[in-house]
Amino acid sequence: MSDKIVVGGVSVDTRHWIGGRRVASPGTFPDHSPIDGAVLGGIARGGPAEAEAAVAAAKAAFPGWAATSRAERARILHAIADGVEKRLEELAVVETTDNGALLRSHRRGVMPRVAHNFRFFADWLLQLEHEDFETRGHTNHVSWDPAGPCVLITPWNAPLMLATWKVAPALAAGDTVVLKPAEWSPLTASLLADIAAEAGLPAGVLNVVQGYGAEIGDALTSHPDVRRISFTGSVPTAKRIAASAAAHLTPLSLELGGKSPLLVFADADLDLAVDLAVEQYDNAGQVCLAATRLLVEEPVAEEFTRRFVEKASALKQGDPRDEATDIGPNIHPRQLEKIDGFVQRALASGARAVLGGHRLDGQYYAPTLLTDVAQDSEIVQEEVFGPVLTLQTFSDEDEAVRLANDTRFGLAATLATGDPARAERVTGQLVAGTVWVNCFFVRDLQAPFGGSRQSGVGREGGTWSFDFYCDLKNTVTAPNGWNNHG
Ligand SMILES: NC(=O)C1=CN([C@@H]2O[C@H](COP(=O)(O)OP(=O)(O)OC[C@H]3O[C@@H](n4cnc5c(N)ncnc54)[C@H](O)[C@@H]3O)[C@@H](O)[C@H]2O)C=CC1
Ligand SMILES: O=C(O)/C=C/C=C(\O)C(=O)O
Repeated sequence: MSDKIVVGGVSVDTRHWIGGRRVASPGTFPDHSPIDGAVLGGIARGGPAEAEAAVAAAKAAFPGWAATSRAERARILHAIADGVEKRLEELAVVETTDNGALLRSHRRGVMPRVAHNFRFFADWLLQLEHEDFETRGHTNHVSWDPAGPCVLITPWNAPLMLATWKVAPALAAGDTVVLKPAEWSPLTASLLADIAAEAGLPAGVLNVVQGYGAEIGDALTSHPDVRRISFTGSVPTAKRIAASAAAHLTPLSLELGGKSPLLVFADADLDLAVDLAVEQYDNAGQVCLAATRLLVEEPVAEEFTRRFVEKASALKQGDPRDEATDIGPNIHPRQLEKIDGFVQRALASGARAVLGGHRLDGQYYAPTLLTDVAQDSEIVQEEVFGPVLTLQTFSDEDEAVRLANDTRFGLAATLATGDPARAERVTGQLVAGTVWVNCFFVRDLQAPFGGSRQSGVGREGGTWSFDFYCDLKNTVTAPNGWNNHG
């Protein structure tokens, strides 16, 4: 079988990238396109041996990369960004074919963001410093020392964007990386390995291993030479990873699921509120930050619902390569079954579908809005990760906050209100890593990103990323360089 497949005219290597060379495995796993279910090819099926080889390569490359000057690391990261921009169209086409998200989004938003991830963390590295301060005449100097090999495990909903949002700060920090992309969307990580090598990243600094999480994951996350693990994905997998990392107390950054609320107050601009709500179907609902619980103040609930259904019904669902498409397929038949399971169980227990509520031909799910849902029901409490929203009403601010906070998650929350004082009051009471007021998904890499409760552990972004990927050190120097016990 060939080691390369051609996807949308782009040649992609299906093997691992370890220590600066391509490495095959005895077995492969099939990679399907969600667009039509076609098998794109067989991908190297890594296990403990490949995990061991990749961590060994990352460990061997670490001293050299850690000793590389900040300026040179930043230069190479910018060269990787150049490579991403040069191959932007190829990356967009391959990603859409592999995970089914919209080609127009990949072209205009996602892949430019991939390049930006590298540029941002390269530039942030160059200005990263803490002002020295004095203690009884002694100088305190804080430094961010490279930590070592990092294992980065990433999901399929925004594969290259979420991978590079970890890879870029880890490399900038002077760490070496073993990246394990999701088995449902393995291809762009392989292209990234090519781009990084072409940009001059030394062998072993970035390694990419492919495979099923259950087969290769534990060998990566329990490895004694791994100094950091960053994971984006589901809560059950995060718990397995945390248990495995406990063997060596390896520090973890976890970005997990959500069941975020959109609170619509009666004083809101209702058209804006409807736009924000309909936006939650983006990426066929496969977005961790999605505000999947619409909480609407009673006096405007009926009108909101009418306008929402009208607008959402006009969304065009279909081939994600078509410029006019708004909603593409869901990632995998198993994900589709999971989505439909949630919806059918909700309907069976009394929910009402005012929109959708069923599968469509192929790997598509009708945008769905469920009402008459109980706060403690599965559909309100569990992450569906599909184009499924629920709508509940509230009678006052206290009830809105109570409903908003009443899940085990705390990733994000969105408010629609025309009253700035209310926005401030309510925001102060919400449990969420990010709160958007009269907007959604406005993201700046300078900001801390992550979730509270079971939506995650830790924050990444700006200096928070360097805090995670580095060993922070404070050096205290005596006055005139001599010891002073003072
Ligand atoms: N927060 C987010 O952005 C995401 C949330 N999810 C949630 O998770 C649900 C299930 O999706 P899955 O693909 O099953 O997510 P998952 O959490 O199992 O997969 C994410 C990544 O973890 C890896 N993985 C799986 N088991 C592992 C293990 N034992 N050790 C190390 N790595 C392992 C996978 O190979 C993949 O790369 C979705 O329906 C959604 O609710 C899924 C993807 C992203
Ligand atoms: O913008 C970011 O940095 C993070 C975005 C997260 C997602 O798209 C997701 O996990 O769904």
